[in-house]
Amino acid sequence: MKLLLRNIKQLLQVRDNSIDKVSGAEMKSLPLIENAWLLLKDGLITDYGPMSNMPDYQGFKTIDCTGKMVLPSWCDSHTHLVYAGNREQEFVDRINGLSYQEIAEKGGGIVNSAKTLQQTSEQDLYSQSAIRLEEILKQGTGAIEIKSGYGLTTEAELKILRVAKKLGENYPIKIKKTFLGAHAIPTEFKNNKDGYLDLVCGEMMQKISEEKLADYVDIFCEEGYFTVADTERVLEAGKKHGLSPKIHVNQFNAIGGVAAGVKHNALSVDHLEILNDDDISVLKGSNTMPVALPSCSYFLSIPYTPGRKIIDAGLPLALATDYNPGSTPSGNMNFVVATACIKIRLTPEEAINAATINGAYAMGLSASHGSITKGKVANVLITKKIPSYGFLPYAFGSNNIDQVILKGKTLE
Ligand SMILES: N=CN[C@@H](CCC(=O)O)C(=O)O
Ligand SMILES: [Zn+2]
Repeated sequence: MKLLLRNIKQLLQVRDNSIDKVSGAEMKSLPLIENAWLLLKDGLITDYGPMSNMPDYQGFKTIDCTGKMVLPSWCDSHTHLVYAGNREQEFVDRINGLSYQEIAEKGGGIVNSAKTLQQTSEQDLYSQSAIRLEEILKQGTGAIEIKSGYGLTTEAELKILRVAKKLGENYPIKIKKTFLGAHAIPTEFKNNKDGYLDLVCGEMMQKISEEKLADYVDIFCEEGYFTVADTERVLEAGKKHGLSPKIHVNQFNAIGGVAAGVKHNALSVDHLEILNDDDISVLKGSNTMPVALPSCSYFLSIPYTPGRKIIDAGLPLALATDYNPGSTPSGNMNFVVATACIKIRLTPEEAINAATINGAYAMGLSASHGSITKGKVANVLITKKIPSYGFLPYAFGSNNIDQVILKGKTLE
């Protein structure tokens, strides 16, 4: 299967030499080729260049991209896409004055979603999640991480990860899976958090590693959920089961979770809405990717991750959706990129780097995704006719995507 894209107004995020991530001031640069062509063969990016140098390709299926931009598909490194039901009542409760924490204390929040999911069959959970996945494919996401964490029993946590695995087998998107058993303390363990962590680090991890259902381990390190000591315990247990850490930290309070993540060589530390100077210092010199989730800040009306400060400190930054029923019922990476520009003050170049190559890094996928590089997976977006790539975040409410190509095939 060969596909030739020609007359591309600008081919964006072209990296001749594969890089794993971009940091600090480098994030301001988005390498591109004007008036370009791109050849996709057998699901991979095979070659590209300016139209003036295009070889005389014959007999290939061709897409004319006059006036349109082409860029790598979005890499969404933080989602909880496999969940059951929704929580719009809590949304209304918040409008009427209750806080996210007050709702959780009243039995809403994560444990509410877990109750629903436990009563949902695997088939039904698959169908509900597939609808969301199909929507985000059309919105240009080509690689995604999906977490468990809305099960909170061994059976239900396994159910989520099996559904995530099946979605990866049935759709042309790369899915990385994360075990987030330590997402909340289930009602049955209300006064026995350690007992629940015994289950998470024991039976749950055992079964997950036997069935090879996860790549990463995660925990919600936050006041009222899990402490830094709990976090260290879960990350150490995960390591024994071959799961590297990617963790939820500093969403509402800075309690030292970032340092714990770095100490355990976490691939990413996510949320970071409340970030102090010590957290920034500890990230310097580490391999840990800070991940901002601006749609979550938007939806909950909480502070935005200080991404500007993170990048200005010379660090990398990735952007992801956090797609979940409680804090972010949206998996739209276009909105994330726009909101990062509008609210976090990232430039379009920084936001596109954060949502492609750095997102790929935060899933351990930068060797295969996140840039236009020979040999990488042929996952690209073709925009509508737009005046410049800055128009993508600028026209934040419009659908600027014309076509999506995943694994070298046009999405129908
Ligand atoms: N903060 C923890 N977990 C999810 C939201 C959970 C929920 O409210 O259902 C998040 O990443 O925002
Ligand atoms: Zn999350």
